[in-house]
Amino acid sequence: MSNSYTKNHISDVIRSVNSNNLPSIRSNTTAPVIHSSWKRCFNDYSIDPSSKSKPRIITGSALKECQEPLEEFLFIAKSGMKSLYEKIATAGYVILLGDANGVTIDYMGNPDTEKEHRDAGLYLGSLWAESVEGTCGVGTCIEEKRPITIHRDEHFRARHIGLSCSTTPLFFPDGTLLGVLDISQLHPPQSRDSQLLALQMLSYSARLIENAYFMRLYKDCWIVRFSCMKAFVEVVAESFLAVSNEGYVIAANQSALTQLQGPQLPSPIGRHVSAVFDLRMEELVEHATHKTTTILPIRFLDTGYQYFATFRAPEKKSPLSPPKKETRSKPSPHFTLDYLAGTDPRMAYNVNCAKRLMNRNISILLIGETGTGKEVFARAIHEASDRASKPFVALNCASIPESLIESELFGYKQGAFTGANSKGMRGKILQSSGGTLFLDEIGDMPFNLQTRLLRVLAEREVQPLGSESVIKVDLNIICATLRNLEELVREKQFREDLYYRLNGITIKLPPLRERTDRALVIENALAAEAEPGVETGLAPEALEILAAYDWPGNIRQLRNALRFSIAISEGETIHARDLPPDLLKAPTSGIALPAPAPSPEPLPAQDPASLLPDLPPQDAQEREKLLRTLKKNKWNITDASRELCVSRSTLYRKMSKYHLIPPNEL
Ligand SMILES: Nc1ncnc2c1ncn2[C@@H]1O[C@H](COP(=O)(O)OP(=O)(O)OP(=O)(O)O)[C@@H](O)[C@H]1O
Repeated sequence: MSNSYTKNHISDVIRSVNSNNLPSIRSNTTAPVIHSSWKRCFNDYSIDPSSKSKPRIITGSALKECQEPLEEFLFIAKSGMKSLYEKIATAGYVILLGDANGVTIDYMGNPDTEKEHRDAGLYLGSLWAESVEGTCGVGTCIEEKRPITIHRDEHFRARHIGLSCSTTPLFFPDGTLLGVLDISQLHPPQSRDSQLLALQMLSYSARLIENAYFMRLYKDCWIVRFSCMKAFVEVVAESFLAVSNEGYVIAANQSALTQLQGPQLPSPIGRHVSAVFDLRMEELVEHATHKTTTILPIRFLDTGYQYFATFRAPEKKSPLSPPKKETRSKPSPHFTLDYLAGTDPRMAYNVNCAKRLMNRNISILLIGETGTGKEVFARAIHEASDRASKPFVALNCASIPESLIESELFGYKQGAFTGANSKGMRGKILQSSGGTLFLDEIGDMPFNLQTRLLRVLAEREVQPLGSESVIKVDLNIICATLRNLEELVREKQFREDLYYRLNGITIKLPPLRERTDRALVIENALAAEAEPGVETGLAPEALEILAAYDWPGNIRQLRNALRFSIAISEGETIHARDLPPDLLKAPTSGIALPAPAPSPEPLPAQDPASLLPDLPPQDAQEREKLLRTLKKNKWNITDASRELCVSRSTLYRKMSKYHLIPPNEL
């Protein structure tokens, strides 16, 4: 690159950033994106556009740590990369697969030009975060979360203006960023248009990889593949639903969500497949099991649109019960890591991380909202680890008085203080020796005890209160917290050195409302709450309400709600009317709602309207309209909600608010 070209680029960047003018030579559509990125690089990341430093390549062991949790995905992505490479290799492209932080976790390129590519940073282990390399394909795609081409002098750093990089994001089925797929050219043509076709091919390959990964993640489920074009369904059906043995949709890829979800259309996730399409579960099973080649026309019930579908059976027999119309309870679960993963991609990632790190002497910090299952996750890690035959000991630092934490944790010698047990006590640390110590709410650990704990961790010995001698301990700690430990460190309430000691890896458990496998978690929680030997099931409408609810108290609140519903339901099936009333109203805050006590009162047999206080005119009108529509549609909730243009769960909420109860349920 000539000196004057480089100099012009640097002054162009600085002028554009300072004057707030869009870069002049770029296409109209990309100019604002490039301009925002340049401003971030200059103002937020303080990157010097003239710096000559080479892109950073991380060490082999750091790379391994980035690759390990995504091993399965890497395996799937490899074949997609290979087939793309065959099409573009002659044009001198290399392919980079980046993780969500911009680390290149896989690479494909011509071995003859490897050295040149490596120098340019187009290589395994290179770090292309925007905050490090400035505007670039990978980094800016991660920021923008959409396909992008960064061509030549659209790069921020002058060092990269010889490159052309086209990049597209890859998403988990729940829409969170999984990584990016990039193709880069070291000596691209001048024209930006030369990259248009490459970007199209790249996006197509990315969708294939995402879909193959979807099939892998949900290999234990029934799959419905559908397309609006009959001729395409077997070849390139892009839309997939994963369906549980009970017939509930537990995941959908982005293309399926685009077809089936909208402002007036509820998400298909959590609904019974027969409430989404005119398709009975028995039919799905029949076609999938007997591998019939028939392409079945199916109608999307919410809009009446016709699609064409093929089906796939689970790869291996799922541990769940055979298909039936309602969810049925199973024996009480044992919370193993695989069980807790369910079929949620983020949980699968968490479990994968935990399995890889559990026997490596690395402290694990679990974070997540209340009731997301941090303690059961910690116990499952222990049970899967080499320490399983030794004790798992838990201490909740928030639930016992500060004055007792010290003796509980470190133990005491007999007669150490007034009121102490006369025989003394081995503290939790010693009790857990060889096994696992789970410290819940670690953020509540008093500051002076943090120092003592740090010493035990460093010296691997403990001195009980009142004792002069020390005892060796084989300590392995898993901590959990709801609080923001980094903030506590900044406020000097938590020791920074202890924070780094305990936080070898952070695992974040997703809240229930964000899990893509809500229907399965609900089903499992029901199994855990149901009386042994009693076949308790959920009616589809009840499951739909449970799946749509916000769950501020997460799985704990869910279990409380199910316990309540089991207690008041009359038969073995829980209906919408059996659910706690709070669930039928939108939750008000992020605070856990305790389940209300079971009501001994049976539901009213008289006209429910008579139980309502006088309604304000607007509400009275709304009630009237709902009642009219419900009656007109013979109390069919799907039809009525369609006519009213609201989701089924909204209609249920409103019915509860106005005490509108179907005649057969009075
Ligand atoms: N996957 C699951 N299926 C069924 N029940 C579960 C599941 N995960 C957790 N639970 C149950 O949910 C409740 C809350 O779990 P747990 O105590 O582990 O959550 P937590 O995140 O540690 O809560 P807190 O932050 O309030 O201490 C427990 O009763 C647990 O048995």
